[in-house]
Amino acid sequence: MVAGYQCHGFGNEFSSEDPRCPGSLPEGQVIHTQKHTLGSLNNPQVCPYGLYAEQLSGSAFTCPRPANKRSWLYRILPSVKHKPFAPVPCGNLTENWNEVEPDPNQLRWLPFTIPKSTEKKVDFAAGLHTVCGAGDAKSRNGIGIHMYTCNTSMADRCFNNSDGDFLIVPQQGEILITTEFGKMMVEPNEICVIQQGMRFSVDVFGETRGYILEVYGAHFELPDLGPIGANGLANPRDFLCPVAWYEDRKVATGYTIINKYQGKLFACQQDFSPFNVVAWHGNYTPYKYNLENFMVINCVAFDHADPSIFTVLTAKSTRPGVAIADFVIFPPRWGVADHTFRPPYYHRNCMSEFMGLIKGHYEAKEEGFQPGGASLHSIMTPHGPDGECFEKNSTAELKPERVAEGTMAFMFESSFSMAVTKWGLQTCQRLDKNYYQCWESLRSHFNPNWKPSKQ
Ligand SMILES: O=C(O)Cc1cc(O)ccc1O
Ligand SMILES: [Fe+2]
Repeated sequence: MVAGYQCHGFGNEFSSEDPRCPGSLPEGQVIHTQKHTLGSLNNPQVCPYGLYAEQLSGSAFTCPRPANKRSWLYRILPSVKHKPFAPVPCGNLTENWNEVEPDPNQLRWLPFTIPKSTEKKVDFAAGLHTVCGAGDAKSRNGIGIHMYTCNTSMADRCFNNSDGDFLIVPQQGEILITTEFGKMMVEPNEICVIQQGMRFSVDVFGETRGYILEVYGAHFELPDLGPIGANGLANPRDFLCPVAWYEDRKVATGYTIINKYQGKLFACQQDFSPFNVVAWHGNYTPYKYNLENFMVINCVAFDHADPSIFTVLTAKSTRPGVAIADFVIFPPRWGVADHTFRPPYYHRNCMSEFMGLIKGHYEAKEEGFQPGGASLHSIMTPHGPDGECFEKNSTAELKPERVAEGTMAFMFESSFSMAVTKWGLQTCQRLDKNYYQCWESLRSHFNPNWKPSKQ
């Protein structure tokens, strides 16, 4: 049990009541006008404490049970009570994948700049910047990859994404996320997922930066384990979700709901806090996970295993085995493979690979790839270890050794061919123009007279 988080487990059926209102969940309680106890009544004629019942659906009503997601929220006022939405500027958030010409080069970004609070106050919603993406929120198939850089808490403002799920990877600064389901503190080396339609507001405690993988039209799942067996990788019980927390707060000056809808931002006003859910139950919730809990599987004999062994979460497409996007990490582990070039191999991939670094270094590139920066190796764009890494690891003694100690690199791997935005290629001014040079020192070792060494 982790303090403040009553709910453990991935995708479970949870129930939560704010302790200030015992009995606020109608589930299974005695309805006083009747003699008997009813079962799981979701929508009573009159809810306990005079609350409104509201369902949040995360899947089509008719989805098969394993994919069916919904939660019931018992709230002081329903979400529908608000003034009309109107368009607001999107800043650097976009779903326009045609802003600039395609670029198949290996791309690498220096750490993205965080605005100084002394110069400009920027909150999470205003600090969203789209780097790359593909697909279409309207047809419910695609992804967006965003950076958030901010220095100020959201004040009487919350965000609601109608387009998809946000997998948030804090890199610098913890974030306190208030959601309709309760509060979650998420620190660097933890991740959280705020699913489609869940209202949330972000408090920060200084200069703050992180990465977001947005997926339209699918939810994140734990990957199948196949021959690994029943346990391993990210274990379901290490996923935590918040407990019900409400505020009954009038906001005479207006509370702003920001809605991302079809790739654009809209805002509306209401005169009360949207975090007015006293109790909830269901299997559609926000959740968080500490990457330290990942049970790493790695090669113990020879050769380099594909990075799919490090998949934390996957958002599946309808093609078997093909993800819209996988979230993959490169955690600290033992490297013991014999006769093997241990770092990542040289490769070209039919998937797109966006990488970020939470802390430390990345094993294939000791220099240049920095925490808070990123790289993109697009579909079939060749990449692999830099010259220095190749030389070092071709001659290294193959004793058991700790790999990636104190570091955490990750990859958003997608079957979509992603477009980079104008902000990503130009406006952010963080593109490392010299990236290609890290492979320039690779030289031919070819020896036509080579003979196998005698054993
Ligand atoms: O390109 C990368 O650095 C990511 C990666 C790591 C690895 O161990 C194997 C394949 C791969 O794409
Ligand atoms: Fe790769």
